[in-house]
Amino acid sequence: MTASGADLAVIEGLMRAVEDFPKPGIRFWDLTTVLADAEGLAATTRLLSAAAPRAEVDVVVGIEARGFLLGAAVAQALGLGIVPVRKEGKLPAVAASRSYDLEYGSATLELPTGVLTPGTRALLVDDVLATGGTAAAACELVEGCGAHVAALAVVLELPALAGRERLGRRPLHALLAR
Ligand SMILES: O=P(O)(O)OC[C@H]1O[C@H](OP(=O)(O)OP(=O)(O)O)[C@H](O)[C@@H]1O
Ligand SMILES: Nc1ncnc2[nH]cnc12
Repeated sequence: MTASGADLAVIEGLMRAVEDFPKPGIRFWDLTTVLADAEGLAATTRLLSAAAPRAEVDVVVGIEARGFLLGAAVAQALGLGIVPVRKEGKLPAVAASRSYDLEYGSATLELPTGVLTPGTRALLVDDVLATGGTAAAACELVEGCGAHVAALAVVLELPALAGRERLGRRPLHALLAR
C-alpha cells in the first residue's frame, strides 16, 4: 500500500455515518472521530496539504466550523496563515456576505475585511462537499475581493448531491467519496 493509501485507510477506518441527523433522511458523515485521533488528524492533514504545493498557494481559507479545524492544521503544515470564512454575525468587520442553501437548510457566510488582497492564491478547506452551496459561496466571497481560488480541498465528497458541478472549473481535491 502507498503512503497516501495507508493514510486514506486510517481516515476510512475512523469516520462514521450517523443516520437522521440533523433531520430525518439525512445520513450525516461525522469526522470528529477522525480528528480526535492523532493518526487520523495527521493522515488527514497530510493528504489535504498535498492538494497545494507550497509555491502555488499564499493562504488557507477555512470554512466554518469544521473547516477551521482542518484548515488550521493544513495551514500549519504548509507554513501559511489561515483566513476564516464565518457564519453570519460572528465577524466584527465584514468585507462581503453570501447566502446559500445546503443539504439540510440555508445559511450565510461572511469574509473578514483586510485579509485577502487582489491576486492572493487561496486554498479553501472544509470537511464535506455535499450540494456545494457552502463551497460555492466561499469561493465567490474569495473571488469577490480579487483573490484566486487555487483549489478546494475536502475530506469527503457526496457525489450524489453534485456539489462538484457548482464549483465550475475550480480544482477540487476530495480525499474520499460516499
Ligand atoms: O455542500 P453543502 O451542501 O453546502 O454542505 C457542506 C457543508 O455542510 C457542513 O457544514 P454546516 O453548514 O453543517 O456547518 P458547521 O460546519 O458549522 O456544522 C459541512 O461542514 C460543509 O461546510
Ligand atoms: N451528509 C452530510 N454529512 C456531513 N456534513 C454534511 N454537510 C452537508 N451534508 C452533510
